[in-house]
Amino acid sequence: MDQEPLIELDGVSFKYDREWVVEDVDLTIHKGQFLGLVGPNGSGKSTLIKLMLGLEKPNRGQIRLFGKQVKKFNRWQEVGFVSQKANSFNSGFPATVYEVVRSGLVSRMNMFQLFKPTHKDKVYEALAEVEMKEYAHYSIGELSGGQQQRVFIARALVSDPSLIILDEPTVGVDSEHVTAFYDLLGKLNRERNLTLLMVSHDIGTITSHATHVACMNKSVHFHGSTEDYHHMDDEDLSGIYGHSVQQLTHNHEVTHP
Ligand SMILES: Nc1ncnc2c1ncn2[C@@H]1O[C@H](COP(=O)(O)OP(=O)(O)OP(=O)(O)O)[C@@H](O)[C@H]1O
Repeated sequence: MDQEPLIELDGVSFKYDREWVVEDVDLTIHKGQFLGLVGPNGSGKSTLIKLMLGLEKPNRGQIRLFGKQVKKFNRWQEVGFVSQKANSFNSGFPATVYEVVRSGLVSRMNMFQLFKPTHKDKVYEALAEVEMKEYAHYSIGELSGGQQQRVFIARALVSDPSLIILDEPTVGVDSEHVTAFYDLLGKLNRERNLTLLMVSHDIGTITSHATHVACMNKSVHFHGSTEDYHHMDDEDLSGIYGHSVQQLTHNHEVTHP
């Protein structure tokens, strides 16, 4: 039986100006899934994430988070977000890794509450989960792109979310650390039953780690298990994307497995 739906989009369409950038999207993500959202440049993936997070409002359709209309949703501590721009601190940035992770607790505390000793344990637990505990007192800017993204995962984990949304988090991460990063996400999904939604250009890697895939080009052209995705041939895939898979991976140096 399907687990509880955490994100539900029904007939969602959106335009910034005159042109639709998201068209009639139906998509449900159930608890425990690791969904890879793939599609060509400009196909509306980041916009779809903004709609899910309530940062843009759909022109048509409904979005529910944890069963609630997104505009009425208030359990934001349940939802972590890691963006592609997170890993852009230079070496002079003054915050330590510990402080960055601790800042993930602020949204669940009231303004006048002080950090408690239990919060310290939570920060170290989150850092241990991403194997970065020994870096707690480093400046965030001293770390590599891949290490910084692990810290941002820890920042998202510290408020015990049920869902983490990641928008191309491996941009700027060395290729040799990308696999380890995906392995970490796979482990969090399996061992913590953490639901993950990740936008990725790296079709080969995402489809070998995620449980489900959604292929988007304004609309969602395929949504199913990664197993079903792997059973498709090149012709099916061209049909899904509306053009060749080579075009999809253009500029991103990835290939279909
Ligand atoms: N703030 C904005 N105002 C106007 N148009 C926008 C805005 N943000 C994005 N767009 C346009 O909306 C379309 C979808 O963009 P979006 O960033 O959602 O796609 P994407 O699939 O995430 O792309 P990429 O893979 O290149 O990051 C594009 O044509 C883009 O130029």
